[in-house]
Amino acid sequence: MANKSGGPSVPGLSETASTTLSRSSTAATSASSAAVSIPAPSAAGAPSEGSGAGDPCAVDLLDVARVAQQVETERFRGPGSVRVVAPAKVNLFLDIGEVRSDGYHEAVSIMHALLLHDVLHLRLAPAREAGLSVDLTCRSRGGVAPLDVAPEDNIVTKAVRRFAQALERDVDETVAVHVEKRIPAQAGLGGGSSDAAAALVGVARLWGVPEDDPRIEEVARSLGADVPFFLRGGCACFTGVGDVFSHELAPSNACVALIKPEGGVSTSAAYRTFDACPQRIAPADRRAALDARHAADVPLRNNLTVASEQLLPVLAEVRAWASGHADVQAALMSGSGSTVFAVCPSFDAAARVAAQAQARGWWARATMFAPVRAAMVGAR
Ligand SMILES: C[C@@](CO)(OP(=O)(O)O)[C@H](O)COP(=O)(O)OP(=O)(O)OC[C@H]1O[C@@H](n2ccc(N)nc2=O)[C@H](O)[C@@H]1O
Ligand SMILES: Nc1ncnc2c1ncn2[C@@H]1O[C@H](COP(=O)(O)OP(=O)(O)O)[C@@H](O)[C@H]1O
Repeated sequence: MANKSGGPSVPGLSETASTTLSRSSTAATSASSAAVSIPAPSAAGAPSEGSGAGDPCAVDLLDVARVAQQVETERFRGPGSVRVVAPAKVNLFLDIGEVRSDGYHEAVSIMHALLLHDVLHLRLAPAREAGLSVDLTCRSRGGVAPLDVAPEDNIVTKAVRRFAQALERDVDETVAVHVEKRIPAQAGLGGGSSDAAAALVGVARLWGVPEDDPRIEEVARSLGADVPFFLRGGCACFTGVGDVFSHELAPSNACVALIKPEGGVSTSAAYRTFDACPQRIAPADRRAALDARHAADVPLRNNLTVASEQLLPVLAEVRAWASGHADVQAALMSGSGSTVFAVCPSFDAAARVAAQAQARGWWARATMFAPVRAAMVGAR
């Protein structure tokens, strides 16, 4: 049952932390963010995400998809290319407050990065026209719906363009970017924000801008409230409108099932709905969240839950299902939804929860909290 701020009534992460952390360490050897509907590997090789057990066509289609994928990333091979990971996040604690004069809301947001991530490939290419061109392609993977956003509107393109402006860069050039999307959009997992941070990290390297150049963070903040978090990653508390770093928390290595029903929640719609009926978080919970110095001590609360569940009622069903699952220690909606994250005692337990959620027709993944950020993974 939900309390007023949408927090779980099952024991919180803090109350189950020692069991969670010790048990999950063995599970960490499993693949990161592994899909859970994976059938046993066939003799021909291990089919991965999305292949159907018992369907003889599935492996062939996967092979075709792999070839297509290599073609897409082939042009990013070589010393002039960079690869950047863009991790997902969940909000362990989200306390939305008053609306400011600019329309944004005050927020205390404690976010934790996850192993689940998008990958950005970037390289410089010859100029196509005067000034900067951004040549962006995007491919969804792992059962994630294709991103319905024009390349010019993609936040990655905006990040590259805005960073060039901030640097007053006046060069005729093309920045080629390919985004492998494994994080669903409008999911409260910060996929777009993380891609934007990763684009800044990648293009800064291509343009020879040092990682600690303050313009990177300034541009990040201008792109969205959540973007600065991904430059830092791990577990961190942000205030302001969720964009001002307050302090770090020691990260958790607990395992998590992510469960998302069909349909997303628009962040701005969630905030508008919240304004019509604001929920408040108990002062004692807010104090405990602000005092926490370890992710495991943060009370799991989110006062956008009621608003998002009004916009997408099936979310309440997902949250109730996850909260009542025997393998789940605590469950909470992340951000403005539409993902519910369920903290589990082991990776196997998270995989079981995710498999059962998939059987209900929901997108689901088993993953882990991780001390990761938007970061280069080296040139190929
Ligand atoms: C709710 C949260 C929780 O982490 O994340 P998501 O669920 O979107 O991942 C964040 O507050 C979302 O941050 P982000 O996704 O970067 O939002 P932005 O692009 O900056 O803003 C989108 C819209 O949300 C509203 N907004 C956002 C942040 C905030 N503190 N107050 C707001 O009112 C504004 O209407 C804004 O136009
Ligand atoms: N690279 C991108 N990845 C995801 N969404 C993007 C991207 N670029 C633009 N968008 C837009 O941003 C919206 C919010 O996406 P996202 O950040 O993934 O969700 P959330 O804010 O719920 O975490 C999407 O619905 C989409 O229209």
